[in-house]
Amino acid sequence: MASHSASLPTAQSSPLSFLDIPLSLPFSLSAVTTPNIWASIALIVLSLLVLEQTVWRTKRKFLPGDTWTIPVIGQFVNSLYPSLENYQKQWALGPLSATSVFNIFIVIASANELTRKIFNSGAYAEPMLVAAARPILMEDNWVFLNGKVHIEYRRMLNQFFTRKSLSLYLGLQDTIAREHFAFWLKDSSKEAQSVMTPMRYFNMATSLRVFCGRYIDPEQAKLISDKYWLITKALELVNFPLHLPGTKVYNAIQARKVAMVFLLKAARESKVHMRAGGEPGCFMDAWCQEMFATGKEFSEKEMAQVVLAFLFASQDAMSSGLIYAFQHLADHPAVLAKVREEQERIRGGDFDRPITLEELDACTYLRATVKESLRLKPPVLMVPYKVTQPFPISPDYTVPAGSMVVPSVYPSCHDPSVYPSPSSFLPERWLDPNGTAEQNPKNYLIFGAGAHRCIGYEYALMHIAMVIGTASGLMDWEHKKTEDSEKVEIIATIFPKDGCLLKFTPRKRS
Ligand code: HEM
Repeated sequence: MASHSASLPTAQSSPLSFLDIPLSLPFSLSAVTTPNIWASIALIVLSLLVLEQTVWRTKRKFLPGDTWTIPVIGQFVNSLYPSLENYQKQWALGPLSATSVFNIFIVIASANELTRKIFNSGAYAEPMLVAAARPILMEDNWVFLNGKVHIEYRRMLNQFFTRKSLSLYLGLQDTIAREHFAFWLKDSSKEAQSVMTPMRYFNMATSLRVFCGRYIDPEQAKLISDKYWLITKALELVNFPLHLPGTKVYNAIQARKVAMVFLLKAARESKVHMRAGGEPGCFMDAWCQEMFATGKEFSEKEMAQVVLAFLFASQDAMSSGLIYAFQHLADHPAVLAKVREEQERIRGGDFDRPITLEELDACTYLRATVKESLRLKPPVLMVPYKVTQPFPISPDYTVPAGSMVVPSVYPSCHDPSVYPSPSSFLPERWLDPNGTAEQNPKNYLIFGAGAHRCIGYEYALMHIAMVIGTASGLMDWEHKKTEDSEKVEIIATIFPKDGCLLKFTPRKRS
């Protein structure tokens, strides 16, 4: 996204001043009176360009943003290289500001109440995820439902995120975590290394075990994880509109096809296992059990698509959340010491068995640490919504139908009146029930809000807490800081620009 000057339209740049432009161009209106095809084409192009600027200025009205939009592509080039700094410049323009990419008119909200209003305005706007989501996830994926049918479908899925289900998943998560910790420790004699790829693989392996059980083996999980990177790379706010071979969206669609082969196989095997009276060992099994009990059957394709949507929504956000949790704890040894002390106490010093959900509930300091880590570096900075009908977002501005409207999570989570010293990592701010952080839950928009609020948020919080808590008991880790450690790279979600260089060693326990 571009940096923009905060200037409002002036007398010189009033909506009508573009009418002067044609007179200064190297051909005149008389050209169309002669049968000169090139002059006619030039005139048509010019008229379209003038129309484009008129539309831009009419839609933008008084919102801060570019005075003129770049013809045809708008801020496309900037959107290819998103940066937190440029987003911050955009948010600083005002509570609402405007930009455009490929003639998509975009209104960005930075104020908490406007951001919440968008999340809660199902009558006017619906999530777009990102522009490439539909071709990647397929049009008939449940995640694109809205209104009543969406609520109904979510209600059905919600029963697999209850405490009973979370307890089932916790044991699976623990097994995968220990396998991956052991793998990371094999490199303990080596220099600190970027954890981007290992953490993404760890996360994919966990998700696939939780959602698909043992129907997907570790090698298949590795293949899906590698292919999934092509999907991540296509998750830009706006993509090149044609999905031609070689484009990012085309590559992502090919990657999805590979993932779907394994997800379909898992759904098929889960149905067979549960029909034969097997015990549920993962999300798909729990779903099949419910299906057979209620007689409401879902196809294997539908089950695979739901898991695909879960992977799509979680892989980057969870990887970001985990990486920053490890980085923050390494950089704040006093916080890590408190996390460890609490873990030792609550687990009775026994790190060889999985933590239970009840024990995790009791880990007040660990949960505050996870919450603070996500606040400081919210994985999802913004969530694009599509305006379905004119949206009166403020008393004096209505976002036109067909526009994109973007609630911004980051400014709400860095509001200094709610989170004093917003750039500091202070888990303690969550320990005082009367403190501003706990008193303003409406600012904590890490998982969105409203009808489309993240369905996996409790699972996500539980997972990061379990991983960090268990890691703190079993391992030490050192963070090799570089000048890029605090800089943010945006690859769908946010990551440390240097990839977070960590060295894991076994923790000596008495
Ligand atoms: C730290 C990790 C995560 C973060 C920061 C995160 C964040 C978000 C955000 C911001 C939204 C948009 C909400 C809105 O429009 O109001 C969302 C939606 C969603 N998330 Fe997550 N998420 C995380 C993990 C997960 C996990 C583990 C799952 C797996 C189940 C998941 C599944 C979904 C789904 C399916 C949606 C769309 C829900 C709907 O449209 O009804 N997310 N998430």
